[in-house]
Amino acid sequence: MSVAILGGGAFGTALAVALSANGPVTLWAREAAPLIATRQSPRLPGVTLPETVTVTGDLAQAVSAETILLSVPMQSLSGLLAQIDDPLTGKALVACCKGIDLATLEGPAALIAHAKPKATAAILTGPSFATDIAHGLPTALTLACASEARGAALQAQLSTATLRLYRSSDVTGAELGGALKNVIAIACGACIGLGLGESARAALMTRGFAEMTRLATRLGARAETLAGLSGFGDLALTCTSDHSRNYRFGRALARGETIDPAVTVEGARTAEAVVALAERLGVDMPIARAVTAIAHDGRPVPQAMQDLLNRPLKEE
Ligand SMILES: NC(=O)C1=CN([C@@H]2O[C@H](COP(=O)(O)OP(=O)(O)OC[C@H]3O[C@@H](n4cnc5c(N)ncnc54)[C@H](O)[C@@H]3O)[C@@H](O)[C@H]2O)C=CC1
Ligand SMILES: O=C(CO)COP(=O)(O)O
Repeated sequence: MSVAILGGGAFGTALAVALSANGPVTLWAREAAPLIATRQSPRLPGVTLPETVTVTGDLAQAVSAETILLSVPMQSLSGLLAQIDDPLTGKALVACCKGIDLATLEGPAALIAHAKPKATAAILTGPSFATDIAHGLPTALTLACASEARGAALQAQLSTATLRLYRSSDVTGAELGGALKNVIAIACGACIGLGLGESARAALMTRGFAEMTRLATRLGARAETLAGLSGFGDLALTCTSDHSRNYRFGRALARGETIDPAVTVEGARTAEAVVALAERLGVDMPIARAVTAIAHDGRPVPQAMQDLLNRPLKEE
């Protein structure tokens, strides 16, 4: 089965390198010319694409593959799907983006189902920095697909000697775990940036996990999915690592540092979407509210952290 990856940023490039171990891979990028010329993405410096990766700027050619990985930022996913004229009948569309679409408050699987109803949607998510995958370091991810048979086929196709995929049929749980952990990672970065300490960060991670589980299960996810790679696993990685852009964003906000708007920070928009979704569903998401306040409403970080501490005492 042929594989194409749409999106020539850090993650698309890393996946192309890793999956080329299994056979030829097509990598489509919006700005393909420099990638074709240098075989390197500026988003993933120092990683050169192997010869078995064909880089193209021709979207129609790329989507002729049977399995198509979607590796663009979440807020670009619906636009990218709209650009593809082909109904992609029978193909597997594997979303690798982590977030919630702000316009529709939907995750990637629903966007795919609306745009390409004759395709099968799947999610590839879990704790993994692009640089680790590209350098062949061991990584374990969740491959979620509502169809057990299709999920098993994708699991086999997309696993490599160093990229170990676990299968799940809980698409909602897998995609929400990946989306929501980015919001909590911003809060953890802010906590460390303010100098509040590692104990406070552990508290934020734990209460953040409760918040993630509350919203996800309300939307039909299984709690055990949130406890797996796509939820707890990715939360642990992203909330504690300087490699995380979401964590660094929160830390920079707290320190009053300049923010580079070109860097992909999925949790910022996702926090807004989460707050809107939580209000609609009547689910309490105080950490997501705090992140929206500091990222979009100009609330000073110390006050937003104080708001969290000032909430009424409650049972765990
Ligand atoms: N970088 C990482 O370590 C990981 C990233 N992810 C997820 O992968 C997704 C993509 O992230 P990265 O590759 O890291 O971001 P990135 O910022 O490195 O690259 C994003 C790429 O998407 C392209 N792009 C943006 N809008 C587009 C559009 N409308 N059409 C075509 N191309 C478009 C940009 O030109 C850029 O090349 C995100 O949802 C992220 O959460 C998931 C796991 C790990
Ligand atoms: O999703 C990731 C790790 O699993 C990457 O995190 P950042 O987007 O915060 O860099």
